Amino acid sequence: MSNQNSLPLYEKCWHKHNFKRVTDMLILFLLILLLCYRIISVNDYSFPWFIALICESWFTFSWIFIFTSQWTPALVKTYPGRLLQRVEELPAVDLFVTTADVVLEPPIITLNTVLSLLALDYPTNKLSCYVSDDACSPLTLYSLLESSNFAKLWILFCNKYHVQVRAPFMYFSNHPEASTYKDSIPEFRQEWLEMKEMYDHLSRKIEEASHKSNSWQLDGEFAVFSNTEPKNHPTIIRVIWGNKERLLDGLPQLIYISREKRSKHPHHFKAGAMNVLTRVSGLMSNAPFMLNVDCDMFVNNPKIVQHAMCILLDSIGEKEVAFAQCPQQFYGGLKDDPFGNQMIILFKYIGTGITGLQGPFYSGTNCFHRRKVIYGLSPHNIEKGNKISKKELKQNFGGSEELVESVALALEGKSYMPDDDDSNVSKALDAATQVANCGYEYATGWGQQVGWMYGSITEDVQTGLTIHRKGWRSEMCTPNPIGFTGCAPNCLPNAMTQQKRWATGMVEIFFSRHSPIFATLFGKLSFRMFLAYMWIIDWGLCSIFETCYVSLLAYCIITNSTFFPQGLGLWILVTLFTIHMVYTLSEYLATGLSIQAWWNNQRMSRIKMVSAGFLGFLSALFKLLRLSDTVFEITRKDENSYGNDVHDLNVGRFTFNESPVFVAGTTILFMQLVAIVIKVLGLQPIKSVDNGCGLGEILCSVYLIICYWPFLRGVCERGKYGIPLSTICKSAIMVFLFVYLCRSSVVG
Ligand SMILES: O=c1ccn([C@@H]2O[C@H](COP(=O)(O)OP(=O)(O)O[C@H]3O[C@H](CO)[C@@H](O)[C@H](O)[C@H]3O)[C@@H](O)[C@H]2O)c(=O)[nH]1
Ligand SMILES: [Mn+2]
Repeated sequence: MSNQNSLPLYEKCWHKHNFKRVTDMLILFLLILLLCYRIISVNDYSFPWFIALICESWFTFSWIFIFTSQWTPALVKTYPGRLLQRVEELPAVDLFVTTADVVLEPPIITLNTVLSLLALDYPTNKLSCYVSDDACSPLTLYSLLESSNFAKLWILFCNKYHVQVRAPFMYFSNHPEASTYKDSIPEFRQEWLEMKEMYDHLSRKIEEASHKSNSWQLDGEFAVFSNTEPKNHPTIIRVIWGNKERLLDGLPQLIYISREKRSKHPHHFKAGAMNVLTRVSGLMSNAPFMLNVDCDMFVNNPKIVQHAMCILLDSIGEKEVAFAQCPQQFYGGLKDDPFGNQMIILFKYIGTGITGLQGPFYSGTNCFHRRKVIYGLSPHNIEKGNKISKKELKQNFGGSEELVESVALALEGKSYMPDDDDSNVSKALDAATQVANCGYEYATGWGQQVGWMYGSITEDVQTGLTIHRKGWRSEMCTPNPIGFTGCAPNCLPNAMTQQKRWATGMVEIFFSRHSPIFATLFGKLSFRMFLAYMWIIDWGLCSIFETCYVSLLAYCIITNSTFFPQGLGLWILVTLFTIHMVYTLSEYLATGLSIQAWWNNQRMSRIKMVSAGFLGFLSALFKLLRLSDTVFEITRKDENSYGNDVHDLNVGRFTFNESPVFVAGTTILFMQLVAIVIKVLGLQPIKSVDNGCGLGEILCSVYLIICYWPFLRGVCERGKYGIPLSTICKSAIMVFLFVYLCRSSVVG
């Protein structure tokens, strides 16, 4: 038995992949060879040559970021069986759900996520669920209130039949025949039908309510919503079900929060919402662990909390691991990933790669955090056991006495329980309202020293980085089945918006005081973890180099000059390109994905970089120059993306809108087309034969046109499949200017 107790609760298994390493090194070698060749063999240090050198040097860095992040892959294995033997009582966990827009994030989606959390296979008296509504919508509160009868029965049903996917919309999208209980328990079918009927009724009610949301009678429970606007309203907190007695067979607590918003106050988007959730939950349940999910990320493995606890309660994990991150996976993905956003390969290789380093990035959702780490504690503090003075706590955590008290307890690892008589409940609500008000954070450490960090719209990566910087590790939690699934954007404009936001956020981080460079130099971010962070930040940075490189291509063809090396040098490039293509293809095939999926991802990574990535970079730049501010544009979630019609030939076709990302994309396409036309018609200025634009430039340009083929189709189409005329005009003007500048640079 004592033996049992010394076994670890989780293990990391390392795996070798020598072939991959050899290829990685070969590519690196070729890249360096190319750089050397460029430096040695050239006899005219022209402007294009210089730009190309800079871009190619950056691509070499990018490659170093990629392959070092994947060099030592590992997988984590958790043993929940051992956990239940080891601990007498499972710890409490606070569950956070964020939503911010009733149109882009329909309440029925949020409700399904909430229901899946409430039905977790974990002692219900240890769970409290907090829903943050940045849209301040009575509809969200309405759907939570309406669901309470259903929720009770749903939890019982899930436990009785060991349901795996506990989001009703997903569960009921299968037939009862899919269940293993269909024959063994006679009443199963009947109960299944009853539950489905109840769920359908509930979702119809919510649907109807959302249609008449403009003519709502805001009375009774909803009176607080009268005269509110999403960005101008007081704090609204509703305890939908308390579980004061903390009964084992009761429902988990469920609390609705809409933090105060005023037009003059910055709200810090999701990070701001998370900080309010942290504070309010600190006053109401103060659980030592917090799980946060986006409104569309429902539970896919009901035992996921046990798995995460294996990591966080393990004797070593307890001292070293700050958070357990479950990967993001998506349901109802389109066939062959037309928009390159299912990120399967990425999670497989980078996911396991960083598991072998200091640990996964915090990716904003599906993550179990330690409350005291969010409160700013470092491993060093824990070792020394030093107490923080009340004054210091007040400085960081703000003026609420109750909150400071609860923080002090959380830091010591004790729970905070307000007494349970009714006067105290209303006092706790007052205190909670105070900490959710928008002035509360003024002159405190929230968003700077404690809580979710402000300053970047990818608050997740930034917050994780500050945690790693303190010397904490993190772990990936990947049980089978996977912990959560959610929706990925299922049309091009949404995928682009998301990509652009990420690029902006990454650039913001790079140029801030939270930059991974400082974190390695002055903090405890390991060097290889620094390279891994650079890999993700490169989503934003590399776009500027790629955009330069593709513009340079067109420039050289138009002006009949060259920037590719000739002879042997060109062969280095061709070999590099071929090896890289075969290498990435083999990764897709080894994962069981199709060649089409590989090509779609190749194509999309070219398109995304020079359109969404480039614009994301620009908006971060404008923010740095204080010309404008960055905004968190929410990704649209669509419940119906599940089970999309496989026979519809238009599924996965590119759709366009007026967004500037498409101006960037169309401009790149036009640039290459015009360059090729100029070449074919022989309109290039005459230059000495040995220095004219060569085959390399032409082939690359044609490759880009093939990547942008869907855009070319878009130019010829009208309606949602067509690129808007205004976009075409803007791009045409830009390309005209570009050609003019190119030609005048050689003539003049
Ligand atoms: O002002 C805001 C804006 C957003 N959200 C919530 O933030 C979540 C993420 O937004 P979404 O539009 O779904 O972003 P994704 O592109 O899917 O987000 C990924 O990237 C984000 C950072 O860019 C992370 O915050 C997310 O967790 C991560 O899933 C959603 O639940 C929103 O309701 C808020 O609560 N308040
Ligand atoms: Mn999302």
